[in-house]
Amino acid sequence: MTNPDLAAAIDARCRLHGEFILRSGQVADEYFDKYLFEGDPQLIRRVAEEMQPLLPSDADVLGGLELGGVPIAAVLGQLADAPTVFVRKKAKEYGTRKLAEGGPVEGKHVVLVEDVITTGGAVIAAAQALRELGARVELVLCAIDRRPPDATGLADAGIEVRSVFTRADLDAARANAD
Ligand SMILES: O=P(O)(O)OC[C@H]1O[C@H](OP(=O)(O)OP(=O)(O)O)[C@H](O)[C@@H]1O
Ligand SMILES: O=C(O)c1cc(=O)[nH]c(=O)[nH]1
Repeated sequence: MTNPDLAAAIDARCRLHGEFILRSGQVADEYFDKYLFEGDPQLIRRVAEEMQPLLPSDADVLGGLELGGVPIAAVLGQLADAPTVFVRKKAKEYGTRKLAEGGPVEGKHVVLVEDVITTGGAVIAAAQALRELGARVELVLCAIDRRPPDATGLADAGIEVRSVFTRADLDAARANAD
């Protein structure tokens, strides 16, 4: 497991219990509120430090996904000295009308940065949009991968996932804490 102390800290801070409607429409009895670690300067830095070795050397640009992927991408971009763009769910309909803010993506190897992956739907949508803009997108780095072990959607879309924590990592951290 990646850094059990950090897993325990993230789990203790972010795992909420209740009834939650997820982005995908699924209903879950647990929710990882990423903003509770992203707002903590020490925790977000520690997560980004764990993510840095997962970043391939041929990445041109980090692409932080609105909203929760953006702060992680910004911190990782600082640590790795990597140019970073901020990928909206939908391009603005005024101003520059951009989907990806912060620099060009055409012809670039864009590595996505996401907070939580449940079905991969948000990542696939962002990857498709960036590909339409001419980017090469084949990898997402995420803080928490809570997909079921048999999920294939991202692989089917040609996207590899490298996560700091899987759901199993956080479950193990929780079990150790009990
Ligand atoms: O893998 P999926 O099934 O797509 O679910 C995970 C997505 O859902 C959340 O997005 P949401 O739009 O709720 O969050 P945010 O704007 O607060 O980041 C989360 O940040 C991921 O982007
Ligand atoms: O699937 C989601 O929408 C989701 C799950 C989760 O645990 N945390 C989150 O921010 N979003």
